[in-house]
Amino acid sequence: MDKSEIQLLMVLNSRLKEENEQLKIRVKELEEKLDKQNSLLISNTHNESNSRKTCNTFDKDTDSPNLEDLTLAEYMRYGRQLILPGFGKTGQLKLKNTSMLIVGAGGLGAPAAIYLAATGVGKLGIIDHDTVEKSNLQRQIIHNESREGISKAQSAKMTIEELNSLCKCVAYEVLLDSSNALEIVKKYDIVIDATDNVATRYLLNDVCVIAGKPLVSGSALRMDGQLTVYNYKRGPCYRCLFPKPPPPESILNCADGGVLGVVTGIIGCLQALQAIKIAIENDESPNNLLIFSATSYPLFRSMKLRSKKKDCGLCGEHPFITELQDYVQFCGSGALDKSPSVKLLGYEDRIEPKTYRNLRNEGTPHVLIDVRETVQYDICSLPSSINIPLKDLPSKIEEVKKSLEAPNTPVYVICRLGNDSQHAVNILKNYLKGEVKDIIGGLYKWSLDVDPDFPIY
Ligand SMILES: Nc1ncnc2c1ncn2[C@@H]1O[C@H](COP(=O)(O)OP(=O)(O)OP(=O)(O)O)[C@@H](O)[C@H]1O
Ligand SMILES: [Zn+2]
Repeated sequence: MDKSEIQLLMVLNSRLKEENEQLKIRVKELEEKLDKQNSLLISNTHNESNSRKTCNTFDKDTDSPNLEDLTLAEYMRYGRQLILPGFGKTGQLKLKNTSMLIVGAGGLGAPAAIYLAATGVGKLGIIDHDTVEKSNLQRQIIHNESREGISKAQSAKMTIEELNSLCKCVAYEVLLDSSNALEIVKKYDIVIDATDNVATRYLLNDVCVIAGKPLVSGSALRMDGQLTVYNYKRGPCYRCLFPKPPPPESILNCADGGVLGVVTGIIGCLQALQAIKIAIENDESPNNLLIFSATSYPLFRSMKLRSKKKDCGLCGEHPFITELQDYVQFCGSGALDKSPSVKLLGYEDRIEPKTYRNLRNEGTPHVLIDVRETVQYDICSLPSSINIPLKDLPSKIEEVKKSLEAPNTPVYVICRLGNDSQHAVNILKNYLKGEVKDIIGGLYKWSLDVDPDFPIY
């Protein structure tokens, strides 16, 4: 080989290298293009199906482009969990083929929905009849300030679509009740109870047993929470454990008892985790009740649940509950009875906030007792009121008597919404000589009717 031949070979070699580089770039471009087309195809199918008015079943043949394998976009997106032993590609594919129904887009449903969408559940249904309020934002992190007043189900769907367009989301802006529950629930593989009332709890339990779906149930109040799965792995249903609902007046909700956002976040995330484990069939744990308390140690405790009750009317050997019932009647209150107003007193024992304001302005001698818990009294209170929480009142009658100028000095009683104050009037009437009246609608109505600057919480 002479010198000129060697030079020619070198030139050819460097050209080949160049061409090789260009081809690599071209291949990369084509791969990226393919990737984009893939995700476009998915989000188009997704948008089309969502724009239909009626709800869709998760039609495994038509709604999703490829449920047998993962796309390049999915490998990239879910890489961090794909490499987990016990999850892997098989787990991801199972999730992609699973549909889950979240009932309630509130404190529990919000975190559950966010994580389930992010993790790649194929289809998420979200039910909520309510709209977003400012007081929800402290814990319902799927919503935001700009969504105030809009449907919670729609707001949740908007967040999910922004987070993961590969997850198909169906929003149901309805109150789930006996008339629609079975039709909706049977379209999903796993149901998540993220609601806040007993009537819906029984409804979901019954519909899940009838439709044969596992029910991942959560609850949170104040600093505590619980997690259980019903109708799963031959375990009990809710009725096996609680055949009868508690009396409505014994139930405390978040609006009255309060709740810390992180606590609902913890329980909602645990619900999401449990639903994932069911979906990927990687759940060796026995049927347990998990109890969380932010104020005790250890934070978590677990109790093994009893097994299915043979004589359970719903899931036992000879069931007699074979269809959905009227749950509002069964429980004595429904999903819409948030803080039902009690009416214990006649009008003669009550006073309107405006009339009471006039009496204050005129300087009429009287005593105002605020029967809220002290933690609430410390948030805001009316000047010159005295705080005696309702539960302490029977033991503090002497204190009340001492605060009166004369034995027949009138006493007015106030609380947050005008319920506890009526109970208090009934107690005080037995001991006092003068008139004892309840301020109708409590501090809430005071703020609406008398002083718009008085805080509502
Ligand atoms: N039967 C039902 N159908 C549809 N949505 C329901 C049903 N029951 C409860 N929900 C929804 O479940 C969610 C529960 O959320 P959460 O417990 O955080 O209470 P909230 O009603 O949003 O707030 P708050 O009690 O502070 O007013 C609510 O958004 C409520 O509208
Ligand atoms: Zn049962």
